[in-house]
Amino acid sequence: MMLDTLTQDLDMLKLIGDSNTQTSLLKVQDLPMKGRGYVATQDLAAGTLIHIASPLATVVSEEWRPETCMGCFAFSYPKRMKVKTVVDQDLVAWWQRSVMKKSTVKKPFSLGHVAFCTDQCKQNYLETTGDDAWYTWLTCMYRLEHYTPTKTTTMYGSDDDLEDPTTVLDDDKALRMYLDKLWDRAATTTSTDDLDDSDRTMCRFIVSCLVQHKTSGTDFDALWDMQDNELGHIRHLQGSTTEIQHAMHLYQHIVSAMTSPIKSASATVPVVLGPHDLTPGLFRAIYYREMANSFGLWEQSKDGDAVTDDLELLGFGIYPSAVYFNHACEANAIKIRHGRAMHFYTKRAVARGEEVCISYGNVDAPFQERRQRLLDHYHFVCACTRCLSEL
Ligand SMILES: C[S@@+](CC[C@H](N)C(=O)[O-])C[C@H]1O[C@@H](n2cnc3c(N)ncnc32)[C@H](O)[C@@H]1O
Repeated sequence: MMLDTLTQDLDMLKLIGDSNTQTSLLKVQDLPMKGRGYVATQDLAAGTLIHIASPLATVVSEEWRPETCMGCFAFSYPKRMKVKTVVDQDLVAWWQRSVMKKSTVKKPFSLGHVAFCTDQCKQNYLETTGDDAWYTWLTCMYRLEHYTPTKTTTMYGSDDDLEDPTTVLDDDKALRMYLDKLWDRAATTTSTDDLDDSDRTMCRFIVSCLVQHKTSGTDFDALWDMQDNELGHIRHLQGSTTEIQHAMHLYQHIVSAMTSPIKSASATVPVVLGPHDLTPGLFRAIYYREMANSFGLWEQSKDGDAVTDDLELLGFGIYPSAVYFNHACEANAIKIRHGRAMHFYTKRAVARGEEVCISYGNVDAPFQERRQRLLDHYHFVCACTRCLSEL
């Protein structure tokens, strides 16, 4: 595939400037049947680097934590990552300074699989986060890992206790009111069901977003501009109460893990995200925006190009400035991960005013199959040029 060399990338980077600002090569526009999307502001040659996006938050999948660098998403399977994050005196000093004067750690301990490929990569990562966000995040991760549900009450007596949402499915306002009412109950109930690996990954992701919200509010503001997929998701599942309960369960787990007393053999862990940082509204905003807006972070192939079946999904992330790339089954742009940044290139020449799209996954399948996959995974009916021509 024809792509720019690294030197050209760096030149273009200078041209683009801050990765989170809208580039002059693209602008956001309202598009028929698709909501907002990027269009080219000038003629673009094939292979042009058109956008670089950095994440608001990322997460490493539960199953690949030992082998994935949380800074650059390098993957070392079957070897483990070299630089383990150890809870050390710096974190304890921060606890003493900012939250709990009498904090102690009896002996240093490794924080699960929070690991980096090199000291330099860790250093680079810390420079982008800053001490407050890093220590808040570490404390939260420790809490998530060491929290064991002890209460035996369940959220609802049975599924039947949930009202039937199907009568309000077609009405935005009524459905939202119904969900608000339901979620008010989530704030006062407890669940003890087990979480699976993907639930744990999601909990860590949501907590990472909450930490961003608490420690760098302005970066987080970009999330509010993203498409909220809550109603679309509930409708697609025809008002499944199981799905709603599952989301509430994750919410409850996070609240309990963040606020319960946690005392291990090594340390007493302070509360750094309080109840006001963990409202159902904030949880829903993140949880239902992650859907259809996040990017998978895949293991990279040797040639750094397309994602193939033998590559692992190492995690995912929200890249606010990149959410305006709509999908096309014959995309004119492609995304390539460089460390934790996403670079977007044109695949062919794009004319000024033309929409710039990427493909959300594999588009080799025939029309009906492609359409169903997009509906199931992203809850939209594809209105790209290729699909419209195959209708
Ligand atoms: C990542 S967002 C893209 C930005 C979004 N259009 C917006 O206004 O915020 C993905 C959503 O855009 C819409 N979308 C993207 N590609 C589309 C397509 N080919 N046809 C119809 N809708 C599309 C769908 O609503 C999808 O859930």
